Amino acid sequence: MQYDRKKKLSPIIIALDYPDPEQAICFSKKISPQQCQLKIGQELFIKSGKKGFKIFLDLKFYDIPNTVQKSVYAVEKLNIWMLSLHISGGKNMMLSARSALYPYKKNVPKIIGVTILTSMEIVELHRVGIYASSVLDHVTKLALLAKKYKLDGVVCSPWEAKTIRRLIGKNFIIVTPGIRPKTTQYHDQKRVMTPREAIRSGSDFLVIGRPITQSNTPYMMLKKILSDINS
Ligand SMILES: O=C(O)c1cc(=O)[nH]c(=O)n1[C@@H]1O[C@H](COP(=O)(O)O)[C@@H](O)[C@H]1O
Repeated sequence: MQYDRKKKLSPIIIALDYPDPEQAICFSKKISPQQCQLKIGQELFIKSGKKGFKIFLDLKFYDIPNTVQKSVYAVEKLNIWMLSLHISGGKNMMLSARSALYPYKKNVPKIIGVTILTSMEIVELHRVGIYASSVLDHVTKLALLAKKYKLDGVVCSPWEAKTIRRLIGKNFIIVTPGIRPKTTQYHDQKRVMTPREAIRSGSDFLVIGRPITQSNTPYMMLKKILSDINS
């Protein structure tokens, strides 16, 4: 783990992918900001920050530079910790997102670029017209662009974390979904690793949704994951 050692943030980001805000609020009341950060996606855009959690607002911006700039400027006011956009939106979109934060000096949200979704494999990339030689190759290219155009880090699968860390170094946040503890289902995820392996591969933060939120004992599952990582 490279990011924010001093602040001692938990490496876990729980994806609060509940359709019902009440369920999300109920769940968040039983866990603590010392255990994890929370990711709020398109399904559930609520302000859980009030309870003291750092919020990763995962709206994956992908639009023309002017629109993304205005969106980033608007969400900055929500006091979030991290936000996401698609690196494939291009150079000017990434620079515009960064420029929206120039007026702010303190507690500026981290801008994280999505590379290739963890649900995709090489055949799917080819199907959508991206003829890369491998997923790793394409993810790496996107990560280098993210660094060049002033993003704070990337979302990628844990399979690519080691290579990105080696190429880009410590000062770059690597967030990895596609996390599956042993014996849990993969669902729609393809490029997966266990929490322990993902941390050892260089991930700073693991985004974990269903293995925790759909477990019969979500709080026990979160505790077990944290203890496996730290053992
Ligand atoms: O940007 C993301 O957070 C994301 C990127 C990606 O490549 N893969 C991915 O699964 N995610 C998100 O990470 C979470 C993973 O959830 P689970 O598969 O339930 O653990 C979901 O909220 C996804 O939207």
